[in-house]
Amino acid sequence: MEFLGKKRKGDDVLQTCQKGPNPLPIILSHLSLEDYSRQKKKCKDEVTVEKVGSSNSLVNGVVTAPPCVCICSDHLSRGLKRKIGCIDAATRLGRKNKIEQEYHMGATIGKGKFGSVVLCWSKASGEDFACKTLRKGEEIVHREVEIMQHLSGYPGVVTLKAVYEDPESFHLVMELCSGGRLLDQMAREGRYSEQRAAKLLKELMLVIKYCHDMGVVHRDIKPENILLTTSGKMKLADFGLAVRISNGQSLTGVVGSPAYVAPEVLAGNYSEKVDVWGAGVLLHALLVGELPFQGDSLDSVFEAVKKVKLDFCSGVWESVSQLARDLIAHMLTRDVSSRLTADQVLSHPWILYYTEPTLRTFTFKQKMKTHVRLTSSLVSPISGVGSDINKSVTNGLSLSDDSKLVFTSFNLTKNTEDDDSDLVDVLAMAISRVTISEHKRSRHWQRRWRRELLCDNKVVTLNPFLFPFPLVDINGKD
Ligand SMILES: Nc1ncnc2c1ncn2[C@@H]1O[C@H](COP(=O)(O)OP(=O)(O)OP(=O)(O)O)[C@@H](O)[C@H]1O
Repeated sequence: MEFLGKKRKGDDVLQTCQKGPNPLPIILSHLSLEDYSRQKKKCKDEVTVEKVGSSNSLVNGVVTAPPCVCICSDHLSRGLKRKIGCIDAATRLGRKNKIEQEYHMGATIGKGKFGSVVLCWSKASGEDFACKTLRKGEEIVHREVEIMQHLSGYPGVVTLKAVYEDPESFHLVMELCSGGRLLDQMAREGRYSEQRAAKLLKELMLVIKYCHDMGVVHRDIKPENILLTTSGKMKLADFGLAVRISNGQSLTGVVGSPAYVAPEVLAGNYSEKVDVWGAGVLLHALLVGELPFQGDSLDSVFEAVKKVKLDFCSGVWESVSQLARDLIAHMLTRDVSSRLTADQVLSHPWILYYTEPTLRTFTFKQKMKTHVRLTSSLVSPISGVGSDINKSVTNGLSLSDDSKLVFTSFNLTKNTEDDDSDLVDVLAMAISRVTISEHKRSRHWQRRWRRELLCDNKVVTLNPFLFPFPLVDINGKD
């Protein structure tokens, strides 16, 4: 297993992680689709695929995705040539001096395409940082620096502390993410519980939404590029393939990492929704421990990305809630117009259920244990997720005359003692069905009204600031 501080480049092959209690077959590292072309120096506006020698491509005898691919073309980069001069005052300060004057440089903690990442610490404060040195020369390097500076400051993005420049290189002093890569954590720990996966996905989608709001598409969402702090917070890193996008603009450069690349990227015309696809691939890996699109060659992975119909009905998916399956299905739909936006993912009932503190304080579960048994018919094929769940929810939860959310009755067949997945479906869908107009809701926020839901005859007070999805006006007044 690879951890922070160990070299990983050159391991751009498919591997199966078999350590830990829950072996997690997953690609440990991929060459980005641009890697090969960088090696070749010239980018051409056509797809080029090159296979790495098979003996180097297999680890532990299992192949889960293509070893290497090169696709390169990024017309946009031409228009995005931004020099280091645009770095703002805060990060430009350090450029007056040499980095060595202000930082002690330590051991190498990672290798990237254009340089290495080393541990460093401030001579003034003693604080630890990571310093990424990018060799000058390629436009993409300038763009990475510029985009990092543009996004830095948001909690989910690795903070750029300072940028130094010498004739050969840029030195990016960044906050140190001592928790290593998410990929390594996944490999160590195996499948994630739904709650853990939802929390992580929410963090990720908040960052992705932030990037999109800032006019940036990351284009390389994958667990290798998600770093963790010591406290376990995630930080999106590696903006080497990120690009600026304006409203309604289409991107055409075919870049990304094979197992995570969206089908429309391969078709050469796409938008920021490719990041939602990448996050959907990650969510799939978190919940079931394997990547959705696999193959023993690059071509077969691309074929899978373009054509494989995901089956959420059987096997390991039976232990996953319908809502989680529904969310993944809507993140991994090839119909880009019906693929959820980052914002929509964040307001999906599955995310809300697991990540809204107020909901978690509900006494729902205890009450449900004594009063509710869900029918096994709730666990139905994904194709029926909407109708089946809605029907069950309608049977079990409803708005009473005075608009309170009330539990009525359920069929009593299944105990949910150890497995929340059915309960999640029912509660989350019920909550998502309670609606209130945007206008009314905003007035509610302003007045800081407290809301109440009646749950199995128990009134639960909700803090509206912790409960951002539609609430019913239970008092029947504005
Ligand atoms: N801020 C940081 N804190 C701690 N470790 C880091 C930090 N930034 C990068 N690293 C480590 O260095 C490795 C390489 O980082 P870098 O961003 O250059 O990788 P990369 O860009 O993903 O490589 P490539 O561009 O070739 O895919 C990361 O995988 C990570 O282990």
